[in-house]
Amino acid sequence: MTALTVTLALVASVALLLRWLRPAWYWMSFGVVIAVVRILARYASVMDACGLTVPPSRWRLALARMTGRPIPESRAPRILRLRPTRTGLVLRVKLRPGQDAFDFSAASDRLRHSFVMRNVTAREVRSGVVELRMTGYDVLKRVQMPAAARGGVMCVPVAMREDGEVYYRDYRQTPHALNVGATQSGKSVYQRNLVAALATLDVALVGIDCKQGVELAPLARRFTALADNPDAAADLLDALVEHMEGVYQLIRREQRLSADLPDAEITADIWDLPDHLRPTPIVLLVDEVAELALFATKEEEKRRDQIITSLVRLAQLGRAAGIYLEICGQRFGSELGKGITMLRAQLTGRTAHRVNDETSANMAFGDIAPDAVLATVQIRTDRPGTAVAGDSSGGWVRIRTPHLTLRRAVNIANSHAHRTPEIPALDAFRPVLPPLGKAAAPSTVTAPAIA
Ligand SMILES: Nc1ncnc2c1ncn2[C@@H]1O[C@H](COP(=O)(O)OP(=O)(O)OP(=O)(O)O)[C@@H](O)[C@H]1O
Repeated sequence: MTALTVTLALVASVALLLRWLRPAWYWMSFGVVIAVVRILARYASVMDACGLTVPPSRWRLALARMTGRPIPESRAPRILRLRPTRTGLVLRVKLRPGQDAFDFSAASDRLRHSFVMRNVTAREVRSGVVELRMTGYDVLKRVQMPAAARGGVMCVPVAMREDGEVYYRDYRQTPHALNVGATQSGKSVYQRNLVAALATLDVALVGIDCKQGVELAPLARRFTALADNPDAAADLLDALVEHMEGVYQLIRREQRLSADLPDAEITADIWDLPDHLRPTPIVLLVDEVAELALFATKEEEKRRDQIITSLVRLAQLGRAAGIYLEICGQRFGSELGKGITMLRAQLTGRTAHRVNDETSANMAFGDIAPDAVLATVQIRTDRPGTAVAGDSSGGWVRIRTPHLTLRRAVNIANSHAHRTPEIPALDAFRPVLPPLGKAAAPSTVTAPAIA
């Protein structure tokens, strides 16, 4: 008896310690079992308390009266599946007549604390079936991406969503994006995660980093072109626009060839071109965009207009030519001058890290997802890397990137340096690379000399 008590006390202490220090391990070992038992035991009463039951139908009532049986109780939606995941549980239920997915979304907060889960989100997966995704612990506290997180063609995993899913940046679905946030909010780490993920794909990375290249230059071995000051940026953008026009001519030529063949597909963008003709897709990363929009002299104003015009053209026409924009800055509003709101309208992917005021949050979401504005101003200062991500569909989600150090990002970029494609139109902007040193680095990876 004493041995059993000691064992139970030991197990309970281990569980408590794990819960405190390693919530993910706690969830996988103890939490998932406790949560499944709790949900199954409380299901009917919680659904009733949350107003998610329906009264018995008339014929069941009539049958009960006729046979003298007790009046049937209200019925909860039928459980179709309860599946444990790495971070929580997925509960699928079949709706009763008269219910809809919105009832469950509206009750998600009540469900969260009734089932003692960290977060609950609801969505309709098919007509009459709702999926409740629940997380068992705060998955954004210490972000660990699942090893199995794999993207696809121009689709890369960058962060963890608050519902425990991986957040992907899908360039073919949302070609251009804006990433805003106050200083020290985690924008550069977000961009670093993007570069590290994109480095593994057959894609050309082009960077504009007017902070003298401090963010992107260390990753230069994986960059096809880099500009670290506004003059170089203006020329690089001109060259990109010229490259884009060349790709359009190629698409046009292919269209003419296929137009006379009745069964041939008509090429609409680079993804319709045959593999051997398809130009390498390009992701243009712009760090601290305000540096490109500021001017003090007439000459600088001319350069600024030239830069913004090129960015607007790339944002308007780049998608079909396989050119995708990723623009990052502390603020991105009309105070940056003419053309900015026009450019912003083309950047339909939005990510907002912590901001200092509601106006900045409005710059990210005011025009596409007003609900996300409040979520953005509520981001805590002690959680750098947390952001709200949304798109033009009006949906949004809280995300947090893994804390990828510059050292690790450089190692990843270097180990994929052989994938860096050459694009003739951008030859003049190829980064000048220092010779590889014998700096301390993992055996398979060579570190650049960071000046
Ligand atoms: N996902 C994360 N997890 C933990 N710490 C993070 C995360 N993202 C950023 N940080 C930390 O927050 C700090 C600021 O990050 P970062 O440099 O990315 O911010 P920033 O918005 O680019 O700032 P600035 O505009 O001043 O360059 C850094 O110390 C970084 O290590």
